[in-house]
Amino acid sequence: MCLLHELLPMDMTVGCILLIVAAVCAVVQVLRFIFADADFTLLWAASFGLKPESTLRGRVVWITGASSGIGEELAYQLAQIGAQLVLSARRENELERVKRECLGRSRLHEEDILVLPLDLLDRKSHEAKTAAVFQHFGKIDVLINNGGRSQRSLCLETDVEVYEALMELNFLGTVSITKTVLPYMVKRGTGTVTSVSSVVGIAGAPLATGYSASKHALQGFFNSLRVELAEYPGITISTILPGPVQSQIVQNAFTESLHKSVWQAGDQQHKMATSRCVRLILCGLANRVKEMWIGQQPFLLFFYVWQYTPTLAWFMTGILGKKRIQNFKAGLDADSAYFTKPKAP
Ligand SMILES: NC(=O)c1ccc[n+]([C@@H]2O[C@H](COP(=O)([O-])OP(=O)(O)OC[C@H]3O[C@@H](n4cnc5c(N)ncnc54)[C@H](O)[C@@H]3O)[C@@H](O)[C@H]2O)c1
Repeated sequence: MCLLHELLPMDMTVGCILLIVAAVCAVVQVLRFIFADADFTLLWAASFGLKPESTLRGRVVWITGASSGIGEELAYQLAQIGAQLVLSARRENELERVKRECLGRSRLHEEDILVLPLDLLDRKSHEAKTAAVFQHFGKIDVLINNGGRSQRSLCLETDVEVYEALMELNFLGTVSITKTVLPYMVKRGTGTVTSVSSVVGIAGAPLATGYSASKHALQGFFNSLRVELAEYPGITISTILPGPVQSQIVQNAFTESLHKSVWQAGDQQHKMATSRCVRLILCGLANRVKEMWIGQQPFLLFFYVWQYTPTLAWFMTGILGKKRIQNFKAGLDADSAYFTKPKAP
């Protein structure tokens, strides 16, 4: 009896310690997820889901915008996994460079990678380009609509032709390629069309009124298409919403007039590593995740705020947006200058 009395508090102490450890572990996990660099579903897929190495090996993947940035890195990681590739962008020499690098980093053979120069703006050519892929590989398993351009200009100073060009490229170019590939996928009853949208496809950003609008258009198009294709369970329509990622996007951005380029891109080091972004994309593809939010903190957290507490988001946008415009007008890098003090050019 005496022994029992002594044991009982002991049991309770052990129980309490175990409970505290479990609670701390749970809090750590929750914080890990909150401060992680992707939405919960994608993180779950990346941690516990199917691996891209098992689901994408041997698949035919067509990447647009494969000559730099996210598209180029997609090519490298997919080559290492063993996917067969179609590399498209406008500059053939750049695509050949990416192909050589893919071959050097993987066990793929020359015929496993098709270099297919393509201008997203030349919509009349898209049928023939799609036919060329079928002629080479006989099928397309995954289409990655990645090609696109951003914008760095204030609406009041921007020619309407720039808005037209952004919609032609980011929206209509993507819709056009998708429409040429989709009938084949529907006929086969299987396939994936994934499109690199952006977090500004659901939120807004100063200096990117046209870019944001073109990505909003993509979101609307693909979210509606997904439902239209519900009777084809083998077809996956997914959108990828990255925050800032290291690439050539700022150098290549539209400005206030069509023929003027961005004069200074600024340091991109504060942005998410391209390799991490692409790994998450591939995990999402492997697990058929329909919408992938990818971004470093505090960007991702800001977009959660945008989604769930718009009033607070508008308050924050007022502060951050003003800073972005001030930086831009002062000739500083608009992005990095949120959190750092960039040197004046
Ligand atoms: N990097 C980021 O911070 C970021 C964030 C969100 C979304 N995105 C999106 O990711 C995608 C890839 O951009 P990135 O960041 O790698 O930039 P990037 O400029 O490095 O790459 C863009 C690619 O698109 C191609 N492209 C441009 N115009 C084209 C045309 N007319 N026809 C065919 N190809 C064309 C380019 O040649 C290049 O290969 C884009 O859709 C972009 O909007 C990028």
